[in-house]
Amino acid sequence: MTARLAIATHNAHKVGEIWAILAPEVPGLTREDVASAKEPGAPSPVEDGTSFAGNALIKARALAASTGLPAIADDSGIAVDVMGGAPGIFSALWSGRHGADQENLDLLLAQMEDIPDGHRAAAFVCAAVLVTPDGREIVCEGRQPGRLLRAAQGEHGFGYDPIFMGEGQTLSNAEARRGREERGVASWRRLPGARTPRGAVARRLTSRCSRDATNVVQMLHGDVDRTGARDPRAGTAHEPTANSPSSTALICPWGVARS
Ligand SMILES: O=c1nc[nH]c2c1ncn2[C@H]1C[C@H](O)[C@@H](COP(=O)(O)OP(=O)(O)OP(=O)(O)O)O1
Repeated sequence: MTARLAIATHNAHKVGEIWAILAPEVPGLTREDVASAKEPGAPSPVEDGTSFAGNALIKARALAASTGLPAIADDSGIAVDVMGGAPGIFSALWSGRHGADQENLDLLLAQMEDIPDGHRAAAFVCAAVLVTPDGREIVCEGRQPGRLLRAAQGEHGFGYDPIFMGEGQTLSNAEARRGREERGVASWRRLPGARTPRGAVARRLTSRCSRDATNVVQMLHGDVDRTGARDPRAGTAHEPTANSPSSTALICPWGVARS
């Protein structure tokens, strides 16, 4: 295997999004450098954690162990206040069939049918982790607050995007994705106050997470350096700032709020 980084997901949408955000962050990293859990022989561990972070760690640990590569994983879903945070970690199989986006969304809308608009608060929640083969583990979590719509709006995106509207937004996440896809992820990320395609989920990272993340970025840049495409940030203490590409953006690429 020639890959240098593994993305521990079977979800093609996630692979595409994570790749699109990683690429500009790690100059010289090509698609061939990145393995995913879809490759033959990759483990499919039972996701029996009780939290988003727990499940993300299960996925990343398994792939880091089997490939010997740093592995990034995400676990995500929608949490509805009036339902006590459900579907939560069960978002992908809410209707009983894993990954059946339309059935999952239809069931949730039906369950919430009688709930008035003022009580439809929900959040899109995401945990992202990076696990290195030598045992370093970085976890970050975040949420995009918003509300559940009454019917699907928009064709873009996947999962629960058509029935979720972020706070302060006038478009569902599926509608909002349209413009992002047309403009391209990289340019979209540079807009002032822009939110990333995963819906701006991660807001807080601990100081330890930021510190460790820097090391991991340097490690990846160090690998890239061997190909002659060294990034000028490599090898220096690189503190993330609100306006610069940050190490935390690499580790939690779809969710660092840049306000
Ligand atoms: O940006 C998103 N916008 C809307 N919905 C989303 C998004 N990202 C994930 N989702 C939904 C799809 C699925 O119902 C659940 C994730 O479930 P989750 O278990 O984390 O992932 P998964 O089973 O699809 O793939 P895998 O475990 O291989 O990473 O949340």
